[in-house]
Amino acid sequence: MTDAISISNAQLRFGETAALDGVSLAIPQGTCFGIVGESGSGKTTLMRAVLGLQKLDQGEIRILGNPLVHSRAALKQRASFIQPIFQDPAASLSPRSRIRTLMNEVGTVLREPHAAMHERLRVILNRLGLPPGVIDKYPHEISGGQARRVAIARALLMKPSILIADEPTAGLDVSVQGDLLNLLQDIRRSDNITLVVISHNLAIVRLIAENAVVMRAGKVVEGGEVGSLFKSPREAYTRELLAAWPGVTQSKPTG
Ligand SMILES: Nc1ncnc2c1ncn2[C@@H]1O[C@H](COP(=O)(O)OP(=O)(O)OP(=O)(O)O)[C@@H](O)[C@H]1O
Repeated sequence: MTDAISISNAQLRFGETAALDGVSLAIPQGTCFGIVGESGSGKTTLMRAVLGLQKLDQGEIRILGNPLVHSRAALKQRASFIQPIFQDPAASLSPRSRIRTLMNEVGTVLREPHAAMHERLRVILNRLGLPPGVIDKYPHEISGGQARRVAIARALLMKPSILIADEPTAGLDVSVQGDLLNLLQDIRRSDNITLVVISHNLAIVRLIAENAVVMRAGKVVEGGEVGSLFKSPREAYTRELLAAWPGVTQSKPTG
């Protein structure tokens, strides 16, 4: 089967900094893949490159077998099958618009009749444990955990086959981190979505991903199946990252 995402020798410099320094990896369809590394290792830059928001200096990215094209039309078309969940969802919501407006935009992009889109939204909100009335709120009227779920709801409304979540549990209480990861995992399995989780927290990736790579200074230093990768890491850097994160508890195992 064609890989969901394949990256070959991605290189990108910001002045003196090599943000991506020859990154190659392949993410099989329908799997959960982790990208871990300390702050500044290049994770977000890689995500932005995959979304087509950042051009590479060299190298190639393919999404579902197709080379990434940088045009407005291609960017718009890509949004229908690859969706990001950014680190700070509250910041990406317009403070002066109700959440309903944000969701309605999806209907416009998909050219979906209003009633059909709202029926799908009702099901998605229910699945995410959000009250239907949340769409009449402004972003400042909801909690951080709800903002994260609203961002996931919006992403799912686009019916993506690939979801890229950047630090999905950042800023959330430890008590809800496990629930959110379970939720993402359930959605991935039931909708057969490829889920890419980007985090500096190895405990999260260990909990949710099947395969992962470890990044440092723009390079992939280690990668493989998470069980063996984190049980017997080859690199001292990976061992340091592991030691820094004692673990996240999964409060309610599902599926
Ligand atoms: N727009 C930019 N201009 C200049 N330098 C940048 C830019 N974006 C990223 N960098 C640099 O590229 C390197 C990789 O940054 P990146 O944000 O991808 O790392 P990260 O692993 O996602 O970090 P974090 O976990 O803190 O988000 C860093 O040294 C960063 O300072």
